[in-house]
Amino acid sequence: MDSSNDSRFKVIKGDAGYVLEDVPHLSDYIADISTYPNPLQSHPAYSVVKQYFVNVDASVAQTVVVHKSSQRGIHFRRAGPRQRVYFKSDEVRACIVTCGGLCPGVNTVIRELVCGLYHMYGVSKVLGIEGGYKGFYSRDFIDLSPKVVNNIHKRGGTILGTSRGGYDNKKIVDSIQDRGINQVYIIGGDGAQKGAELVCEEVRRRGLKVAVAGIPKTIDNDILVIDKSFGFDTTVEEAQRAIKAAHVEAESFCNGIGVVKLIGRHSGFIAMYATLASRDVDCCLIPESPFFLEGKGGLLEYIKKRLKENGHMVIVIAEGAAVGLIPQNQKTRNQLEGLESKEFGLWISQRIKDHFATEDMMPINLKFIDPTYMIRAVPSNASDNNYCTLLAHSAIHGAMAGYSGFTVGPVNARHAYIPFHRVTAGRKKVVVTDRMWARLLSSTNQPSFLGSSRDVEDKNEKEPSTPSLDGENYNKTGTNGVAAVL
Ligand SMILES: Nc1ncnc2c1ncn2[C@@H]1O[C@H](COP(=O)(O)OP(=O)(O)O)[C@@H](O)[C@H]1O
Ligand SMILES: O=P(O)(O)OC[C@H]1O[C@](O)(COP(=O)(O)O)[C@@H](O)[C@@H]1O
Ligand SMILES: [Mg+2]
Repeated sequence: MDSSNDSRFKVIKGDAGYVLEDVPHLSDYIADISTYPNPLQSHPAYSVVKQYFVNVDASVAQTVVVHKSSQRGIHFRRAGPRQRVYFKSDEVRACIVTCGGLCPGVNTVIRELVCGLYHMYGVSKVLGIEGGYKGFYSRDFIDLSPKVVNNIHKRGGTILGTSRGGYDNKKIVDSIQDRGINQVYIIGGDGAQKGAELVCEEVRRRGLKVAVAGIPKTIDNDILVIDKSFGFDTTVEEAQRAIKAAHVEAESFCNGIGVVKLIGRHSGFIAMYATLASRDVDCCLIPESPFFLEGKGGLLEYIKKRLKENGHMVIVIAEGAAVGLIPQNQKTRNQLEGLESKEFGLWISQRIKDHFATEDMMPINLKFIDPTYMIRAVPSNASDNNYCTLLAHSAIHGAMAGYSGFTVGPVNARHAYIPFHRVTAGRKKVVVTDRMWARLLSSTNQPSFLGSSRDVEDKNEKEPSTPSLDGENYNKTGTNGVAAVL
């Protein structure tokens, strides 16, 4: 990494291999910028908390599993309130935009940003951008106050609306500049965070005093570096309802098969965690884990065996699981060509039906359930609500402290300010040579399909980054996702 010329890379090195991957700050390009005492010092609630302020030098280690001779490694600046802030409360004009797909908890983050700015820092000018990035230049902004957002966490979706596509950097920054906005909060996934980085660069090029903060959002939990994305717990919980329904249906009919398609175009975290939590699932297919249908050791053989043993079964299929399917004949190859990932669950269900009707000559009762949009539309649960509060507060503290160009999120359970480029460098993937996937295999009793873990490693080594959620074996460097099963 070259830190010399590129303003995005602020790398500070210390003793024993300590590396701080810092985030940009307004003072990097605005000379003699004024600072003020943090109003939280006299806040009736926060001022009673001892050591409420975060030491400016505090950082969070990316790797917490270390050995005697380990170097200290990569760190990120710890999130939280600073003694000095770079904005006076009445000077702040903040705005919030939501981008990308829906996810439980987006409204909660909006609420907590508005209320946090108001109640912690006395900021009353908060504007909502409607319909995603393009709302910056195609729509009027709306006023957001604690009263307006008071109940929105009880609703799914986003009160601001969202969109995929539609991004014009110049028009966005023109709009920010024309309206005198000086804090921008961007709630969105990898696409939105890439856009946020470009907004930040343009703001800096124009020398504007504007803090840009990203709040990472993806229902799939595939954002790099952070422990977990908000809404993931709610999603896994909600997915249980579909799995339960599939199980009830399957159990009630002779040779019943319940197939549940779960969200996850590129990563199988939702499918894996929902499967593990439910304990009713006999097979879970995800994009990261190769599998095949026909012949010895294939899915069809496993289904037959399971039906003979148990009379019914439940299969969970992540939306993107098609990339894991190794076609064994030209017919399958042809059928897969041009098939949208969204259609794969239905395709494989039909394939199973055809197989048992024409080849194994065994009557089956297959029910296909796709709860995607029902899951995405629910409000966040209690634990996600609390998580959303922490994310929003961390983002507010960072912007007030003058940091600009960061994504916020927990790294080993401590909230940190992470440079945009670190979270947009790739996608987090399930590591199928990790203990969590081994737990899944053991819980479902499904075949590992390729038999030897060596084959799986060979396939996975081609992936750019595959850290898992499993704390014991969590490689978040994004350089090599293959972690050994210890
Ligand atoms: N590389 C990029 N640079 C700038 N903007 C982007 C980039 N990728 C996506 N965006 C914008 O970010 C917004 C959300 O992107 P999308 O990929 O749909 O969702 P998500 O943010 O959840 O990944 C869209 O307005 C899109 O135009
Ligand atoms: O139907 P849409 O809006 O394209 O969204 C579907 C996709 O969005 C996702 O939920 C992920 O979107 P985000 O990363 O924006 O949350 C995928 O898993 C899913 O395939
Ligand atoms: Mg995306």
